[in-house]
Amino acid sequence: MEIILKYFADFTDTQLKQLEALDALYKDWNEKINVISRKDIGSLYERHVLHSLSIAAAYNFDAGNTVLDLGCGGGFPGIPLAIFFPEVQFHMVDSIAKKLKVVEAVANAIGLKNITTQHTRVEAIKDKKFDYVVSRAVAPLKDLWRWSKPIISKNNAQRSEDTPAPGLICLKGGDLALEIQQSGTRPYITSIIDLFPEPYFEEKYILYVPK
Ligand SMILES: C[S@@+](CC[C@H](N)C(=O)[O-])C[C@H]1O[C@@H](n2cnc3c(N)ncnc32)[C@H](O)[C@@H]1O
Repeated sequence: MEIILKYFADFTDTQLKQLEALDALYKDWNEKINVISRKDIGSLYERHVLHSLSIAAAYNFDAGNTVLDLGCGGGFPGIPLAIFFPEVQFHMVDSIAKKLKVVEAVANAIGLKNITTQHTRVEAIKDKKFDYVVSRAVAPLKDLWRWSKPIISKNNAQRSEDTPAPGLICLKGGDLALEIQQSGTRPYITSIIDLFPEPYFEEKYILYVPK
């Protein structure tokens, strides 16, 4: 938890309690349903919570915005972001139902009200639009963009100055040159190590593709 407080100072008591509760909840649920690699569970706050919150360090969302977490697995990046942005609605989507069971159990246990879940492949969602799609470790950028573009809402001129235009924001690692070229997009790229100078974030990036 210290690593979170090293980079974020302004949490409310509720947010602090919610963040602190994640450790025991994920340790417990991960025994039943594997959502985090066993070698990483001891580094939950750095490798999962802080990694997810890099999106919040780089981008603001406005109250009332809607965000779809594409392939949320056990809840990353959506759960830490939903704690960080309590006024923003997060729709957690995964094609494996039991992973959403973990998301729902964690959200209920910490009283997170701004989360909904949907068991589906994201390509099947045709009836809803979202201001942003966030995603980590799901698919090549080409596919993420192909799936996201139709469900991202049109540009909203009412947003605050530091809030990005609607788009896809995803967490990626390694050499991205070929993946970006094959995606046909020109993402804005943030090196997470510039936000959080910890060795773990070497070669980890936030990619933002505005619609
Ligand atoms: C490696 S896991 C990552 C989970 C989580 N985002 C994280 O970083 O911990 C990839 C997840 O994406 C889901 N997934 C892959 N393709 C999907 C699709 N087209 N629609 C919905 N979920 C998908 C899988 O079921 C899996 O839970």
